[in-house]
Amino acid sequence: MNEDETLSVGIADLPNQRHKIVSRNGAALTLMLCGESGLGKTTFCNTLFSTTIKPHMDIETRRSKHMEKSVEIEITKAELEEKNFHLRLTVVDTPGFGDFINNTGCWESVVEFIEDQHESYMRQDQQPDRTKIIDMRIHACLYFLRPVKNGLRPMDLEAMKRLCKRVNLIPVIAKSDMYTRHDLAMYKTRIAQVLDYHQVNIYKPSMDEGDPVFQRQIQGIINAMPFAIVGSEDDIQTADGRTVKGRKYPWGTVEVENEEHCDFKQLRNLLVRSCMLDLIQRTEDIIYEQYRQEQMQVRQYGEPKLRTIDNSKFKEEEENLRRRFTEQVRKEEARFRQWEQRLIAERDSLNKDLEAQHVQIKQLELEIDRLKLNSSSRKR
Ligand SMILES: Nc1nc2c(ncn2[C@@H]2O[C@H](COP(=O)(O)OP(=O)(O)OP(=O)(O)O)[C@@H](O)[C@H]2O)c(=O)[nH]1
Repeated sequence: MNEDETLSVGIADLPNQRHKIVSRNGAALTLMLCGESGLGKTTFCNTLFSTTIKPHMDIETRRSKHMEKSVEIEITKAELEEKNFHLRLTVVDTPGFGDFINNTGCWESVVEFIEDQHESYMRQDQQPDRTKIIDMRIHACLYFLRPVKNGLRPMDLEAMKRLCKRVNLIPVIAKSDMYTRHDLAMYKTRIAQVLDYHQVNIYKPSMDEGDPVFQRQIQGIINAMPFAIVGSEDDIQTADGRTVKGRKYPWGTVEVENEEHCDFKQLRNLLVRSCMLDLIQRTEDIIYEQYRQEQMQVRQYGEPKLRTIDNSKFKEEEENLRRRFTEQVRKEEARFRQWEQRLIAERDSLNKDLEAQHVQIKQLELEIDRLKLNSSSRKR
């Protein structure tokens, strides 16, 4: 056996073996889209996979969802195939997230949903038959941001603080074609600073591969964070006659896949090319494992999950109910007191009547006695 043959069946071939296994089996990726309504989540998702994964919500449904004032979880599944690679994609949308005047705690149902998926996997993993496990653990959460002067809205910061503990969090600046180059650069720096200062642990791809080309790719992805993205499902003509996905304005065109215009390509590389397996592996090895260990420390085997999240929306509702109940009790007590006083007054007046009648009877009895006395003295 020569040296080349030794290498081709040895450790050096392991990445190829892994590549073959993954190519044969395909992959299952679950993406979550988080962010307020109208930031282009649906458009981005459809642009990313070059097909209509999610239909757009019609105006009527959007309006009625606004009235419900709650965060929903909407799941879309799709099977994609490219160059014999089979991808089972699940997209989890969160309509209603951050859409209200008071958004306190709107992240709680989202965090709870993510935890429930870890919980469900953990329970299935503890069963004797593990061949039919349904795994809905979220591999990446794309958090759509509308930047403000100081970087981030407090609600977004609070939400991301919680989410980053349970999922690979990827913040993105939505509709970045709406900002000037200068503003966008400033927002990127500020957002990165705020996240760093508040120790929001966003997803960073692993660099530990020996391949320098791969390392350069990963470095490019890291440098582009937080990604400024543009989404479009429409084909447009550029000035030089190319047909590309983009957005047309009176002042020019924005090309989705042009790295000079936005970071769409870097984000796509991360999600579906260079880092998809890293996202899946990190979810399994680090995030799920941490959840499992935390639960094992506070629960006995088979015990139900402790509800650690106190949903502030429910708390508010509970508080309102309690207030309404106290008010009702107060009103009823006042009514009973009035009623009691009326009864007492009636009793007193009846007693007075009784007393008067009693006096009258006494007087009549005296009168009778007097008359009897008179008649007997007259007889004598
Ligand atoms: N300027 C600009 N507009 C965009 C971009 N992406 C989407 N839009 C537009 O923004 C509007 C809302 O986009 P959607 O993709 O429906 O937004 P969404 O976040 O899914 O909204 P909901 O369905 O309400 O949750 C549409 O008119 C899109 O064409 C973008 O990158 N730049």
